[in-house]
Amino acid sequence: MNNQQRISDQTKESVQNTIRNLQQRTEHIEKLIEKGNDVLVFQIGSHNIKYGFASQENPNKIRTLVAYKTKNNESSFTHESFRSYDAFDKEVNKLEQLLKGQKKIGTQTKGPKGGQNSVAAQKLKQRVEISLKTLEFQNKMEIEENAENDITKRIMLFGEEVFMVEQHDNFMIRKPIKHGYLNVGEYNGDFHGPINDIQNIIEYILIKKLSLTRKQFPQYKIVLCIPDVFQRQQIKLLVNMFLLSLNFNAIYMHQESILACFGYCIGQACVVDIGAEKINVCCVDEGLIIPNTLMRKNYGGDDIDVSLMRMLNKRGCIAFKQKTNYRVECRNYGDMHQIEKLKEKHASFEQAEDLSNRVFEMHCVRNGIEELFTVQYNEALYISPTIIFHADILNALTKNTSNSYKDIDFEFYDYRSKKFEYNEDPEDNLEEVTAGIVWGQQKNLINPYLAGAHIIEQRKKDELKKELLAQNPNLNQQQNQNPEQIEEQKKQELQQQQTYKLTEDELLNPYTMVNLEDIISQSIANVKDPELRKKLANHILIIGGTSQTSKMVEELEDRLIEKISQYDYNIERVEVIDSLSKKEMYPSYLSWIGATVIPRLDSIKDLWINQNRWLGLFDDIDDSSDDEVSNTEAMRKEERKDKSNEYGIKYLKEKVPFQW
Ligand SMILES: Nc1ncnc2c1ncn2[C@@H]1O[C@H](COP(=O)(O)OP(=O)(O)OP(=O)(O)O)[C@@H](O)[C@H]1O
Repeated sequence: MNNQQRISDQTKESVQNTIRNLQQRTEHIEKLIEKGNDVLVFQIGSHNIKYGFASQENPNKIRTLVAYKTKNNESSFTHESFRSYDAFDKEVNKLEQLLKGQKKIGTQTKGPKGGQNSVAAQKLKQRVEISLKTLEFQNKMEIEENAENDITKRIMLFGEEVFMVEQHDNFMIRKPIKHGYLNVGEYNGDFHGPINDIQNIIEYILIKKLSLTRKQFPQYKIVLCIPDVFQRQQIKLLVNMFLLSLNFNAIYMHQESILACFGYCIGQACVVDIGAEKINVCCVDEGLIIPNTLMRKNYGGDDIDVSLMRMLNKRGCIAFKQKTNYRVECRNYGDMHQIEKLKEKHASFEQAEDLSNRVFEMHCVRNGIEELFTVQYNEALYISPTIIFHADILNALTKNTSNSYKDIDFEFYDYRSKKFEYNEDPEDNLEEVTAGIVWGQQKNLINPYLAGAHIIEQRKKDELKKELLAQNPNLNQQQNQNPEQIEEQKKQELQQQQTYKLTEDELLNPYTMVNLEDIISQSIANVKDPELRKKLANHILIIGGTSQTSKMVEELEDRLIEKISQYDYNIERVEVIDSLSKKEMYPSYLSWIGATVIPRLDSIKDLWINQNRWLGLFDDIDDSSDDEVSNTEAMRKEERKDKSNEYGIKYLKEKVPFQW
């Protein structure tokens, strides 16, 4: 064989190998994609539910709202009713002065004399129909031809349809999630109300949007993205909803921040989630949240909308075409939907060009009729997003007081409250947390990943100690505590507290907002390893819808560079990851996308929570046997007790990949 022949043979062989390899890989990829076909992924947020098959590239979305036809005009739902803006306006004024001083606002050419409705103004105006007509207005002809098309005849409405009946006396709109938790406070303390509403929305998604039949549900598994901070009882209710009420085959759950890291394929990151009603920051290291780094605030994009609306109203930028007595109001979901769309399209951290002659045309519903209103471009579109870096403005909204809501128990949305405790659920952890246990041995009362969790724990222990001592004064002597251990514990706590630049209230109160750059800096500063801190500062992964605000990456980076050295002077570099420009991945979808990876991982195949196990339906407990002796109720109970590790909450605890 000559040399040329040999080279040619070698090349041929190499090409064949490559093709074989590629074929194998394609089959592998196809198999992987197939693996997602029988799995549905859900992320249930305060603003929207993201859903779809795990084989999809991106999720579909639907608003987390449902409208019900009511009888006798009942409207049992406590919805935001009024709000005083005095303190808010003052804070906004201060910010405007500051921005003017920095020449960031007030430089645009002023509008023509005579206000926006003058002839000169009308000539100058450049009307922009920004296709905000997203409401599903009904075709009257269609209704006349077929009365069944009339949505006001329906019992339940979903998605944007709900805006159509908002003014209708016989409908009420419910919002089952608030700040990422079940909205139990606004449902008068009833857990089942919001769960029932979520189930209705999910059934609508499954049947109408994903074209599944009820009979098909048991063929599917669910991956559920859950918030980093959660109430165990609520998660249990959601598992029950999917596995018992909806009859799905199995479920896997994981936290949003961890899943976002899977989605972006990154091992270590400081994950900054800015959603609609919550800001959640934590540091993640190889699939786990680093203890003492999780910070959570009950603020988000919805507060930017309220602020934008207030600023626009106050500046006289909103005008109704027909009825001058109409106003855009924050208690109308439909109105806020329009303001929100305006924000998404035109709010930015950068004032790029002079847009003062722009007029946006938008629509809302009044008494079932579509009304046109216009919004004149204003610097409010630049000022409103910056409020996440000017916490005083958000705090002036006094959200957890009767300023905006009446008679609501805010403990349902405050992780410091008893509702979030380990032993809140009587069925959970009966052995670990028993009534007989005293303060020194109590553990995991509160999520240990929360920054400052030990402060809350200590306070709770002190309270418990006082209570127990009041009941039994001899208890102090019975305590067999090691003084050295106590000393060591105190030392550690002191050390920990020294890393906090924020006050206890700023650190722990979810309704006390702190500038976003401080929240992030504090979270990173709480990581013990200095090298890891540096790395995390260079891997700041922003997720959640509000992080999609135009120029967010640049703005956050600038602010962090200024701030972070006050928390850790060794950190010299900061990088905020721009997932959209680097990997064409929308920040608000990252957690959902991460969840679609789950069914493709062999390593998690034993971690599904199966329906029969969750419900305690064992094949080997033969309930159908005719043998009366072996099948007595008492024996069956005994048999179940033996197996108590294998079903229900104990079984779930073994399966979940995070601290329960
Ligand atoms: N391009 C954009 N610019 C600015 N804000 C945006 C953009 N896209 C979405 N948002 C805002 O993001 C918010 C929705 O974010 P996301 O989908 O993360 O909410 P969620 O998960 O339902 O809420 P939460 O995390 O509070 O439970 C809304 O306030 C929406 O207006």
